[in-house]
Amino acid sequence: MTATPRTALTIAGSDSGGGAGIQADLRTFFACGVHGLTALTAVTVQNSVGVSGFTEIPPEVVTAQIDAVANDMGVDAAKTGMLATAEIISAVASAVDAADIGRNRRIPFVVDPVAASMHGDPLLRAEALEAIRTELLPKATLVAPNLDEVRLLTGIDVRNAEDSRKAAEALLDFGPQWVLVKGGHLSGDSRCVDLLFDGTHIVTFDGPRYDTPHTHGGGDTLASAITAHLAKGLGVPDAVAAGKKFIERCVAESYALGAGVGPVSPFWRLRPESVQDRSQDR
Ligand SMILES: Nc1ncnc2c1ncn2[C@@H]1O[C@H](COP(=O)(O)OP(=O)(O)O)[C@@H](O)[C@H]1O
Ligand SMILES: Cc1ncc(COP(=O)(O)O)c(N)n1
Repeated sequence: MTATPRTALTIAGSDSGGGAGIQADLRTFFACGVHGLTALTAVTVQNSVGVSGFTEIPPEVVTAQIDAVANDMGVDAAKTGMLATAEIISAVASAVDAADIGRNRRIPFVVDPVAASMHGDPLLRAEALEAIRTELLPKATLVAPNLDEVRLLTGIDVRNAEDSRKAAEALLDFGPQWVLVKGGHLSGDSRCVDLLFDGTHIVTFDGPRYDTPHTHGGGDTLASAITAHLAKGLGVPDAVAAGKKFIERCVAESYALGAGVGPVSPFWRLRPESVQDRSQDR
């Protein structure tokens, strides 16, 4: 009999351009060797230049998706991405409790507090931010905001490593077990430094900054790679280390697609000859 892989659940939105959201999560889970389960929260109309709109999935359907896979297949780790509305956030908070997902529970839970796309288009209704703070962050094993999300959640404008540490402390006050402050948006820095903190242990993940505009889906890919490694039984610092290694290769090999921002690539895990270069087509 073939081995059954561990499972990871993503609770997130669809990106029609395939670069971010549930599409990025599923291919990252696959590349990291876990079976991906999905609870879709919203359908975005999106391409490389922006998000022109989205439709939410009814909250009870989000709950039903989580219940269905948790009860039958079992979840070894879970993550959230785009949640769109306060009603969906409340539904997710109850459903993860029921499935024994969350900090101080059996199954690790990564919260990526997605608020906007990298083009600046909103993916979360403004009034839903408070629901992320009060209903989701207390349940998170790990919350992994980028610097824009840090500013929205805490009001802190991170400009250097000292600010990152202060922001991590402020985020811990909302109740997550660990905070990962991602440094990708500190564009003046020649390194890409992410800071992990649980109130006692600080770990910095210092990597090269690749000179590319094509980083669409980077945050989703990092959070999914971390979730996959948590599903495989790693502790949070080791899972983040594995996730950071994974995303570095994905950014290093990101590609242009469409007129705007191209996606980070997990194709580096495939043999080069299995991917044909589309730019040679015309
Ligand atoms: N140009 C880059 N080169 C290397 N790593 C990057 C680059 N941009 C972002 N990263 C890494 O990708 C991950 C996502 O970062 P970030 O851009 O901060 O979040 P988001 O994609 O959610 O906006 C982080 O681990 C960050 O260090
Ligand atoms: C459905 C969905 N989820 C998440 C993102 C964030 O990704 P990015 O910051 O790379 O635009 C997105 N654009 N779309």
